[in-house]
Amino acid sequence: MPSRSLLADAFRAYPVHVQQKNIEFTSLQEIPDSHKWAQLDDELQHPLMDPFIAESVPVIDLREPHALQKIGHACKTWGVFQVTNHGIPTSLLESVESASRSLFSLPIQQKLKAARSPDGVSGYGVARISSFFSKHLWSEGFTIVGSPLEHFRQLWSHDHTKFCHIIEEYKKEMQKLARRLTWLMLGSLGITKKDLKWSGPTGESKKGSAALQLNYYPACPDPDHAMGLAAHTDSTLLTILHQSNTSGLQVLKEGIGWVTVPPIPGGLVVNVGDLLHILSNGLYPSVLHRAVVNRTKHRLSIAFLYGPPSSVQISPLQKLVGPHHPPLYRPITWNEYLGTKAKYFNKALSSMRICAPLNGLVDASDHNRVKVG
Ligand SMILES: C=C1C[C@]23C[C@@]1(O)CC[C@H]2[C@@]12CCC[C@@](C)(C(=O)O1)[C@H]2[C@@H]3C(=O)O
Ligand SMILES: O=C(O)CCC(=O)C(=O)O
Ligand SMILES: [Fe+2]
Repeated sequence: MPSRSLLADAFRAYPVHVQQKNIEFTSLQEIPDSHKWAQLDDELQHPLMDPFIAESVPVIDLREPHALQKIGHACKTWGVFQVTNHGIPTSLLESVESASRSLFSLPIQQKLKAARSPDGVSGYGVARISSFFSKHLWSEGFTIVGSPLEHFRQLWSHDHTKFCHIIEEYKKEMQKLARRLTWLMLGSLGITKKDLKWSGPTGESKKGSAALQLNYYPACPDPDHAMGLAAHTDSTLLTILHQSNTSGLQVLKEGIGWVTVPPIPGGLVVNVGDLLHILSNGLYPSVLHRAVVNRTKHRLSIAFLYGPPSSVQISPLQKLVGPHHPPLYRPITWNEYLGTKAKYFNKALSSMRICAPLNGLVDASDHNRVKVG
């Protein structure tokens, strides 16, 4: 049995029975009907390729003096930014990328030995959100909550320990960075540690929970009709994403459309998740994003999905509510929220609302105008 964590219990009530198509993507000359999506709405190309388009996701050097203010502005206006000088060693990023590459290049029958069970959270399989779509995603995933040991033993009977060490080291470093970024993001709203009841200094029980999601997007003969990862918001406080040097991540920017987040050497993408959206009472909206695929190049991404201790109640922060700013969302734990997401997907955040927003805007993921599928 993989080691247990409270997060691992989140989906017991909502098992996912996706009819997984265990295909070897690389052998296909054209995409099968089961994977053929309607033409993707590419409203915006790579921002660096068009000199007339000035809008691009902010890049923030964590060592610069105004990093806090820049982070606040990015969270409010984009819900996503890239960070440089974040302190994660390049060698560790390279090791985790190479370990992920080794994992996904195993034969399908081997990978299936570590398949995620329908009501489980860890293991190999398609992203949970696939169950909401009639077409299959052009990707494979591997989710790690708690120790990867048991699953890795199934994948590599002899040399699993070296892969476990890399993952454990990566999780440890990411946990530190995620805590630091959480405080920068909350700090930019004027929130301090004493405003957050569950944020003890370093005690085990006060540590945030997390999941690591390895994503692999094989090269695709018809990328305009395939979807790597369909549009979604993350059910987290924040997510830190390392993408390999192939682009594919796109974020939805109000008034513009889909904007590509180009990989920058050594940069990490940070996006606001639904729980920070709730905590900030909608001041920092979670960002709708997706991954598109490439005709000639495969792509890897590694997402560190960070949240509070899984059974702590999250609700709009006291400091941010008042007579003119009523709390917009009801309290919920991360575990409960994951269950709600498993049931309602992109309507989960709206289902938490206790009050209509004063500005009349809907939650980003609940856009009727946006085709998410
Ligand atoms: C903590 C989690 C967030 C996540 C579900 C999970 O239990 C582990 C995998 C995460 C992920 C990664 C890919 C996109 C996503 C929507 C999905 O299907 O699995 C997210 C989930 C989420 O943020 O809701
Ligand atoms: O691969 C990407 O760029 C996006 C991955 C992602 O959104 C996720 O894992 O939640
Ligand atoms: Fe995501």
